[in-house]
Amino acid sequence: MIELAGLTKRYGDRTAVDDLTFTVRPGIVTGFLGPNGAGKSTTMRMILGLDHPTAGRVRIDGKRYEQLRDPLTYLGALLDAKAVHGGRSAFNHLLCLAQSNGIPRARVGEVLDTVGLTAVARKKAKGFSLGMGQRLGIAGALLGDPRILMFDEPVNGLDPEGIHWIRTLMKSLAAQGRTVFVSSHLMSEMALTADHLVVIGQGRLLADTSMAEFIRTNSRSYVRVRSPQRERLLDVLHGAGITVVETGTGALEVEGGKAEPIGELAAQNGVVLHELSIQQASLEEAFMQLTAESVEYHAHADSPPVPQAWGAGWDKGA
Ligand SMILES: Nc1ncnc2c1ncn2[C@@H]1O[C@H](COP(=O)(O)OP(=O)(O)OP(=O)(O)O)[C@@H](O)[C@H]1O
Repeated sequence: MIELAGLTKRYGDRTAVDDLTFTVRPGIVTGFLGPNGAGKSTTMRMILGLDHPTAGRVRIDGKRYEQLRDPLTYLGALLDAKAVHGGRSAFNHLLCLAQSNGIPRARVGEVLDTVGLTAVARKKAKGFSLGMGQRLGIAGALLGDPRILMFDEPVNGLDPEGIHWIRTLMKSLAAQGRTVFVSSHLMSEMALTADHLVVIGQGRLLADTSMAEFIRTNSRSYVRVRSPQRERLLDVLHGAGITVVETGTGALEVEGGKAEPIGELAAQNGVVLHELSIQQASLEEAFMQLTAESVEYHAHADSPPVPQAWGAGWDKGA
């Protein structure tokens, strides 16, 4: 179990992590979600004792990281897959970690096998692809057979097979009763992996909820209706006591409703329909709404992706 209480980190006048209090429990995958710059990596670094909190505290099974004897056997982490000596082979990299943590040499072969790197165990890490580097980082996290595992954006840059593999691995680690804490900035990824969700924005806690509860409260379903007789349809629906949301696109939206009664009402009143479909608002939309206030770098929909002057220059050149 990982417990954070009032955890805060300031760099000068910038607050990277702001009074975070939550618990990461065993037996489930806990997703740690937030937009870029939200403070996920800083929080994870403080859990590992790599950064010192300005205020608050972190406990790992009741202890500070520095108090853990042979810490890799308590908590295994993948923070930065590139943090490997490129001149060392995968085997030697893991052997160094094992020897400095009192872990038997035989374990190196086991974890290489688990992550599928046995065939390249003697190859130098600098020749590894992004995916192989991630697998090596995960092998390092698994080396001490720890009860707690922490992964910072483990699927970044991986192909679909690699993503599927990591997802399955995290779930099986949790099913073995371990504590699994994984960060991401993708809601869609978390929806497939995590049982519990901690969402932060600008260092602050925005949600601490089960995934099921998040889906239940945020996956709004509605019926979208389009008709060339829009005004007539609005009258019919209002007349039947149905609440309708008018969208800017000309479509009408009926909250949480069923499609059938709307279709029947339209038919009874001779209204032509061009669309009658059930829609589900995506979890990604819910996440974006939740974090909208706290996104550090916004791209504005109403401004072009490049300054006007550049585009003008290209036009002239064409
Ligand atoms: N050593 C540092 N010195 C100054 N500011 C820092 C330092 N480390 C992080 N920050 C700032 O703290 C904030 C949180 O950064 P952090 O890397 O923890 O976010 P993150 O959620 O992991 O983001 P990302 O998804 O982009 O990795 C950012 O605004 C960042 O610029």
